[in-house]
Amino acid sequence: MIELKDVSKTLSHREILRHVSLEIKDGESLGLNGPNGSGKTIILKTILGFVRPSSGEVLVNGVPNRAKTLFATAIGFSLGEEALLPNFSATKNLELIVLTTDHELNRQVIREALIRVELNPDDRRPIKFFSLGMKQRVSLAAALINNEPTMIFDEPTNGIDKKGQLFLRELFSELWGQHKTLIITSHDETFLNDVTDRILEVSAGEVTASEE
Ligand SMILES: Nc1ncnc2c1ncn2[C@@H]1O[C@H](COP(=O)(O)OP(=O)(O)OP(=O)(O)O)[C@@H](O)[C@H]1O
Repeated sequence: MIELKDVSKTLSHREILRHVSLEIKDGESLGLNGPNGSGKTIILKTILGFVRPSSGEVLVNGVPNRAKTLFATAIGFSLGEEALLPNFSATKNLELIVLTTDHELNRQVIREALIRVELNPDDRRPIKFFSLGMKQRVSLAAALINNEPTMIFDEPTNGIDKKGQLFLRELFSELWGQHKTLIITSHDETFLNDVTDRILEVSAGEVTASEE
């Protein structure tokens, strides 16, 4: 269970999260919908512990964020190509992510994650030579590698073509069937409707229930 209790965040003298309270139950798939700059990514980074709230509290399985570790190590996350290193291969990027967690580095697990997102695990090129969609797939693999019970996906449809969208729907349906707790942001409400149990609207740093 993930809980945000009255979380606000001020950056550069601007309040970018305003009194956000929400609960995500185990096995639930939650969608966050909202326009550019509304605060979706900051909410994800706050849950992960990469961003520290200015006020309020984040609890992951009852434990306040940053109580023991700097960030939540037991959450798989896909934050898009910006969270990847362009001069390293897909394999190296995933290896570096595993090194930040409590998991042993297992090269077979990394190969399997790359195969699962339909990338060639023997491709040694730096990912700066990959297409946007291929980099997005590396980012998706990053969320999957340690098979954590909770996984976070920021704009997973970015740069993904029609065939890839079908693949994404299948992937999320499979993860939902495995009772993973999923948090997925997107501008695409139809996509979120298809892959999540519940959608919340993010607008100017505030979170409200989606209108049915
Ligand atoms: N490091 C930072 N310093 C100052 N402001 C920031 C910083 N990071 C993000 N912001 C601001 O916080 C607000 C929310 O950004 P966020 O990335 O969460 O939006 P988003 O809803 O994910 O947008 P998008 O759909 O474009 O990805 C934006 O106005 C952004 O400019």
